[in-house]
Amino acid sequence: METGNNIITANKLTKKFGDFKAVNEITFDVKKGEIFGFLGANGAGKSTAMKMLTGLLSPTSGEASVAGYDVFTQQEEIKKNIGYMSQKFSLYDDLTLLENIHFFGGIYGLSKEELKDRSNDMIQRLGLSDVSHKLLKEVPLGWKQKIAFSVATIHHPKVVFLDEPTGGVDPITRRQFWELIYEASDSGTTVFVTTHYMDEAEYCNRISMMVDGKIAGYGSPKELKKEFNADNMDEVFVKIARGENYTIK
Ligand SMILES: Nc1ncnc2c1ncn2[C@@H]1O[C@H](COP(=O)(O)OP(=O)(O)OP(=O)(O)O)[C@@H](O)[C@H]1O
Repeated sequence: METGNNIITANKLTKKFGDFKAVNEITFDVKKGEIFGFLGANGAGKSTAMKMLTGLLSPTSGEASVAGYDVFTQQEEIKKNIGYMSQKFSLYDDLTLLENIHFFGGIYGLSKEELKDRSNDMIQRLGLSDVSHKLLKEVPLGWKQKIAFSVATIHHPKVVFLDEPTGGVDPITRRQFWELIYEASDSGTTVFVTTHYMDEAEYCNRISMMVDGKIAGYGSPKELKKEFNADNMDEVFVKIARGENYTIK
C-alpha cells in the first residue's frame, strides 16, 4: 500500500471510543525523508492517531499504511519497521548509558557486531564518551532525550515516531535535539513528531494541526502562515484553534 513517494498515508482514518470519535476521518500523507509535525491542543486526538499508525491500536474505519504496511492487518510488520520515542515510554534510569543502548539495540534485533559498532558510533557522535558508564539517572534530561532518540533509530528504521520528545528542556537544548532530527532526515529516515512548541513547528517540512479529532490545518509552515495571514506558527495555531475556516488541499 506504499504509494509513490509517500511513506505514510491515511484516508478517512477514524477511531471511535463508544460513540465518541477521538479521531474523525483524518486524511493526510507523509513523504519519504520528510519531517512531519503532528500538532494539536490537548485531547485533540494526536496520541490516538499515533497509536493507530504505530500498530498499537486498531482503527475503527478508514485506511492507512505505514512503510508499506496496513495498519489494520500488518501491525507487527509496522512495529518492526519503525522507531518510537516518547516522554513517557523511555530508557531505564538504573542502567548506564551504554547498557541502555545495548538493551534496546538487542530488542530491535541487532547482531552483537552491529550493536558494538553502532553504540560506539552513537556515543562518539553525541560527545558522551566520558559519561557512557554513568547511570542514566545521573545525566541531564536533555542528554537522556538525545540518547532516547538515538536508541529509537539505532536499527535504521524507515520512520521514527516522536511523541513530544523535547518536553521540559530549554530552547537551546531543544535546538540541539533538532540537529539530530535533521541528521536522521538527511540520511533518509522519515520523522513524524508531535510537539506543543510552536518554534519546533517552524522546523518541520510540513505539519498537520488537529482540532477535535479532525485535521484543521495541513501544509508547510510557510503555506499555513500565508493561508492564515499570520506572522508565526503561534498565530496560526491560535487561529485554527478558534475555528477559522481552512480548506484542506
Ligand atoms: N481509551 C480511551 N477511551 C475513551 N476515550 C479516550 C481513550 N483514549 C483517548 N480518549 C479520548 O480521546 C480524545 C483524544 O485523546 P488523545 O489522547 O488522542 O489526545 P491528544 O491530542 O494526544 O492529547 P494530549 O496532547 O493531551 O496527549 C480525548 O478526549 C480522550 O479523552
